[in-house]
Amino acid sequence: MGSMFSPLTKNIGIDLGTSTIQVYVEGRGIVMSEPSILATDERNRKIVAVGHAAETMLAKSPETVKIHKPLQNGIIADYNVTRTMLGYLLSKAVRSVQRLRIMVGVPAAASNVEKRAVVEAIFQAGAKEAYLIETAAAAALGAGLPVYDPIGSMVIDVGGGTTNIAVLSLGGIVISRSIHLGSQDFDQAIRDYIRQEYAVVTDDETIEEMKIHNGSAVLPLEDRGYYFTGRGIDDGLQREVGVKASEIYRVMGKPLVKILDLVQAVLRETPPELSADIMEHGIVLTGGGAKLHGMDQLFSQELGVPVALSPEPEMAVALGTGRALQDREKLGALVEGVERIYRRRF
Ligand SMILES: Nc1ncnc2c1ncn2[C@@H]1O[C@H](COP(=O)(O)OP(=O)(O)OP(=O)(O)O)[C@@H](O)[C@H]1O
Repeated sequence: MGSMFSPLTKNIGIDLGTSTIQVYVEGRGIVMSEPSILATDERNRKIVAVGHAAETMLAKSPETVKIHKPLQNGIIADYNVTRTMLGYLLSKAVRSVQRLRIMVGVPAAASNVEKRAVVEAIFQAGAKEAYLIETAAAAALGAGLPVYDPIGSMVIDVGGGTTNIAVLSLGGIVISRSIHLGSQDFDQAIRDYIRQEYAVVTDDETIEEMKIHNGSAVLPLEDRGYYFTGRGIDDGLQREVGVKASEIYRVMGKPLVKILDLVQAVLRETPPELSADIMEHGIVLTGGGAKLHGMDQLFSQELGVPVALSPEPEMAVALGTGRALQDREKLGALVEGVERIYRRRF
């Protein structure tokens, strides 16, 4: 029997996200969800913290500590840091010495060089078999869409740094697109706005909280304020500022329109018989960014198609990579052009 049936082989699915790394282990589910952050001591280049522990150092790290965010827009921006971070997280997630078979999601727009960097990082982190799948396809599998059926299914995965969109049918990708734009761009839009409008700056955690608690893709019914203490850009003094939900709603418009434009382009390119299925069954939203209040409502209004947020949307990609590993023979046979799944065995 080949390695495929070896009981010592562990199937692992990874969402190597710009904001979060999630690890799925077959039989155990998602065992890890950690911020994609690593902290090093600049004096000796040693790792001092990874994931949540490194995140807590963001605001108050001493000068000797350097914070690394090695993933940008869903791809590897710093190979060495990514490899180290992956190796560390995997050793925490899978303690016993086993043969690792790993599947990772990558954006549709990733170049071959970028894909190779991911594959190499997986091998360096300890994998014996490595597979890649487009992020949106993984999201569709993870969200439980009927991707093997002879009907069209559409998914929009809004992550931290990328949005991945795909139409799938008969176990294959019919159309897929990705854009370097995600929930971190909502943060940036808020950051720019309070700087321009209120002449203050504040930390990333406050911006994130403002987005989560007061952000909305549709005009909020209740125009409540979000109050925080910022630092004046002219005088450096602390100042209390209140930002209304309606202001944040207006700020979110620009990045949301860009995502909507891409979704509309994908729908225009979709063969009519599959569009009819999508019109009937709707579009599923996944990814942490899709949790922005009212995003499903906005997309549904603008596209004229039912849109639903998947349960636990931020877990869909990791779950889907795990499912894709289990189904990989089926996917290999059904996905047209096996080039969409890259594999390499040792
Ligand atoms: N309620 C919310 N509203 C808006 N954004 C949210 C909400 N909750 C979480 N997010 C955002 O979701 C993002 C993380 O989502 P996810 O884990 O799907 O992204 P990722 O996989 O790390 O990124 P990418 O797919 O771009 O590589 C973060 O930017 C976070 O701020």
